[in-house]
Amino acid sequence: MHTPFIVALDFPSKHDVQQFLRPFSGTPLFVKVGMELYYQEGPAIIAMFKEQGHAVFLDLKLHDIPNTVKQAMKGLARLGVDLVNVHAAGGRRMMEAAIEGLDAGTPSGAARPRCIAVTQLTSTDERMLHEELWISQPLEETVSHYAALAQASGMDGVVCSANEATLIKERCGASFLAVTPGIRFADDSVHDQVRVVTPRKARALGADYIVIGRSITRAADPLAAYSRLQHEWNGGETE
Ligand SMILES: O=c1ccn([C@@H]2O[C@H](COP(=O)(O)O)[C@@H](O)[C@H]2O)c(=O)[nH]1
Repeated sequence: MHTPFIVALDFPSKHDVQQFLRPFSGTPLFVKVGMELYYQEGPAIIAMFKEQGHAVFLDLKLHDIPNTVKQAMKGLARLGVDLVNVHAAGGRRMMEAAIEGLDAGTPSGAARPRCIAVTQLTSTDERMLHEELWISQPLEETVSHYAALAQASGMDGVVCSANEATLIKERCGASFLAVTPGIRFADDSVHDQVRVVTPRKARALGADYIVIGRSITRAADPLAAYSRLQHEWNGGETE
């Protein structure tokens, strides 16, 4: 079982990420590689993290026609990543195709990467959902509906705000993963996030994994910030 702390390595280059990871040397992490790093460094960065013993969430949020997603997932499965994702808004057939691609690309004897679906980005609020995206249902109901659709399509879980984790567990069951970005310490800037939750509250609400980037990667002392994350997840208070 991986650690529940997924560190978002949103850096522009391998050099920057190596500098950030230096103080963590010898500590196996669960790292998230997103578009910024992957589009610069490609599959080699994944190989590097795996050699260093880290678990990898490749967060590319695929959203395209089913065949394109299937073929892309076939390739991603060969990279040996642990977790990948799609946008649930791509629909049932696209999500099923993602799983077909992962099954086809996973080397024999290896475990298929788990695949989760983004419900609504944690930077989205109710106003944006209604006025910009023209989705008329309340945000929580939309997230819950996308989670049920993702489950029916064979997904292993969803990306959502921790605020919605309880609702999702009630609807989809305890083993359906709730992977939750938008995590902030109480005294942090929220940046561009909207649906934010503290590490301690995220756990209480039922999040399986918390995704945290800038609160760690931009901290004056990232190692201390990571320890604080563990402390608060385990119920500790920070003065
Ligand atoms: O709904 C979503 C889906 C993905 N993310 C990603 O998580 C991290 C969060 O970084 P912070 O610096 O902690 O805000 C980032 O890589 C996003 O691309 C998300 O935030 N919300």
